Amino acid sequence: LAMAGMVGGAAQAAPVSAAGKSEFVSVKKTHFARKGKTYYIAGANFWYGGYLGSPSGVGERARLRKELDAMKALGINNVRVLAVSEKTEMSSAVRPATTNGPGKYDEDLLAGLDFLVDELGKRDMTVVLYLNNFWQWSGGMTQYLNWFEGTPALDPNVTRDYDDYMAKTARFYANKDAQKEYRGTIKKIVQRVNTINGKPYRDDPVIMSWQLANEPRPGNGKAGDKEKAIYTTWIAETAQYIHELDKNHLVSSGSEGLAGSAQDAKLFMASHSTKHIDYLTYHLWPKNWGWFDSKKPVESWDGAIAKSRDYLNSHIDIAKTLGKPIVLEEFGLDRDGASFDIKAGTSIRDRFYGEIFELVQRRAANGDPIAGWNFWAWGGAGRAANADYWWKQGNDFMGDPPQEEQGLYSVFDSDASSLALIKEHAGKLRALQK
Ligand SMILES: O=C1NC[C@H](CO)[C@@H](O)[C@@H]1O
Repeated sequence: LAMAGMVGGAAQAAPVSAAGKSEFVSVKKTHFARKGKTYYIAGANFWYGGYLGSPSGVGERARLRKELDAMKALGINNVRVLAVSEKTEMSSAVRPATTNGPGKYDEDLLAGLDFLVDELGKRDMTVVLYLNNFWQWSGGMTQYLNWFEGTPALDPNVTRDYDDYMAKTARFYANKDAQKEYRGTIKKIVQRVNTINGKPYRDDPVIMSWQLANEPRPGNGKAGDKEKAIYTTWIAETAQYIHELDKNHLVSSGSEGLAGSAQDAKLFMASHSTKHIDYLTYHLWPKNWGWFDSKKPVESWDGAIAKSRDYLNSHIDIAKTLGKPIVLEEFGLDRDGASFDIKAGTSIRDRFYGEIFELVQRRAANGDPIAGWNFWAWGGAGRAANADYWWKQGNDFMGDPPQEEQGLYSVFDSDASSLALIKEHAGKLRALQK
């Protein structure tokens, strides 16, 4: 049996297709393989997919099915989803949370994840599940420190001091109590049995990869050797722990690349050369990183796209050096005029998406280790509810988590030109699968 694995003595037979090729996404040198073919990711970020699947409360199962059908129709084959959130007092975090306190889980929200995974299986789609967050919008590492250090969970949207936030949040990696709780949660999710279809997650090829966290960083831009060493050890040991629990699935870090590695290429390479990390990830945020000024698009476009191309290409070259696939699993740009209004145009964003898609397609067609993309993020039928565009509990979920204006980076079901572009390029990537 392909991919047979032993966990706790019981043989875990990996499901195989009639052709005897593993259903699980695997890594073959610098490419993904699935069902006997190379596999490219034409994906969407859909952080709230599990929330929509919940049987009660925030759940909207009819909407979830509609969103997945819409994505499938565009040729989207993968979604990247938040699997775990922590209840927190930080104002710009999602409510409710899958974890209400150490070891206290919201079974309804976790059943939402079950429903999402089952619905994805019906559509032959795969999912990357991230198990923590460096940022505040789902509680994340800062909330663990509030639980186990007793330090206040300070929302950087309130303090406006992201440098201080990042330096403090990185204390998570070396906090033994926080790590014990985090590993307990990892075990709870990885060894979960789907309450909708009875399948153990470990044996479900719908799951493509477990991801340590969303955008884990070693600290802020001034992180020193000690922080970098702690971060590197944390990635390797946590990834190894997940592989010990689950012999079938890939493990990735959720890193942004150099932007999430204190701009230190050596750190990005050293922290991802461990055999326990199966593929590399990176993210591209020209506006967030100050490369693009959406209020001065003409003046800032050339510089932004040049830096973006360099960022895209240099990380593919790092992947070549490390001999692993790499996925551009987040990228985005705001609407024309830096508007959050769904009626605002998306001409600049469409041009940016087109540049990304074409560069990735070119390098992938050339056999380089770029394995696809996930745009940030699927807004679908979600609509902003408030004049100030900020999210309040009970409002629609959409691509923008609660720490950002609702409409900032979301691709809505009414953004016809963006959806057409996504469909065109998803098809081109799919054509490479042989
Ligand atoms: O993971 C992330 N990366 C960038 C997104 C847009 O700013 C942000 O919402 C999210 O925290």
